[in-house]
Amino acid sequence: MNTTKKSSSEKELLFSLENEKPATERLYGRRRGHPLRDRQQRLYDDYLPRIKFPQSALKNPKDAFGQIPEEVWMEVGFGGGEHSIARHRANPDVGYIACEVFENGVCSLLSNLLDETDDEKTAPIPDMLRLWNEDARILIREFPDQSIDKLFLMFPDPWPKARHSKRRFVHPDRIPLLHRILRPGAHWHVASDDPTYQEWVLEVMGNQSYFEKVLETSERPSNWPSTRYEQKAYQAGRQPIFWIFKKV
Ligand SMILES: C[S@@+](CC[C@H](N)C(=O)[O-])C[C@H]1O[C@@H](n2cnc3c(N)ncnc32)[C@H](O)[C@@H]1O
Repeated sequence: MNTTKKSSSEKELLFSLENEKPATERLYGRRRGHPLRDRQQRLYDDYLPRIKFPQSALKNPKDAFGQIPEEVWMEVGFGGGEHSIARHRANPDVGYIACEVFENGVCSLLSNLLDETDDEKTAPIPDMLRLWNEDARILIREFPDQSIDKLFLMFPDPWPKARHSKRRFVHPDRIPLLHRILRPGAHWHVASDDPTYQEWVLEVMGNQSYFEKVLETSERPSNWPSTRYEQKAYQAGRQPIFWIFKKV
């Protein structure tokens, strides 16, 4: 079964953006891991399209939700979705856009929303959570100015080799784009356990004036949900760093 069916307008958007991509905008990570099991496939085919962030809301992300949210928050690369689900459940008035390209990760998050016995075609979808199973940078380029109230980047792929630095999400070219979509004073949460990436974050963020650092700590703030990669870091003996950057 084709798990990446797309409408023709979606293909057009992705294609037109693909052709314009500079090196920092190409997607390098894996989109697929183990073949999807039957339930995962049903979640992907039948539930995902119902909860997917709609292209009709690209110019006003608040339109994506079942109710008009007070704020819109966005997470890039949610992995298994632990952080997205915890944030969404703790903040019922916030519209949460959770982005992840890895199909197995998308299914992990979806499987947390439904009971095994629920029918993927008819089970209700949460009003205030939407998934984007494409490159998050498409949304970042399309969203209007100041339309996002908080951004999360938890344990991004580190791409530790210097020659791969253009693949890193934190990149000098991306900072003005993030600044544009965030509202003034918005917080951007970043965490990384990779020493090269940690140095890189400090270097990139130290050489720009779009954001100011308001937090840097090796202890996860108690109101930040943990993630799978954070746990993997501790098991491997790596010390994460957690930052908040505030849009100036
Ligand atoms: C190292 S994992 C961390 C996952 C999760 N945040 C955690 O802490 O457990 C990084 C994730 O980001 C996803 N990712 C990388 N670039 C992305 C992009 N441009 N848009 C959406 N997801 C992306 C990858 O597929 C991968 O699952």
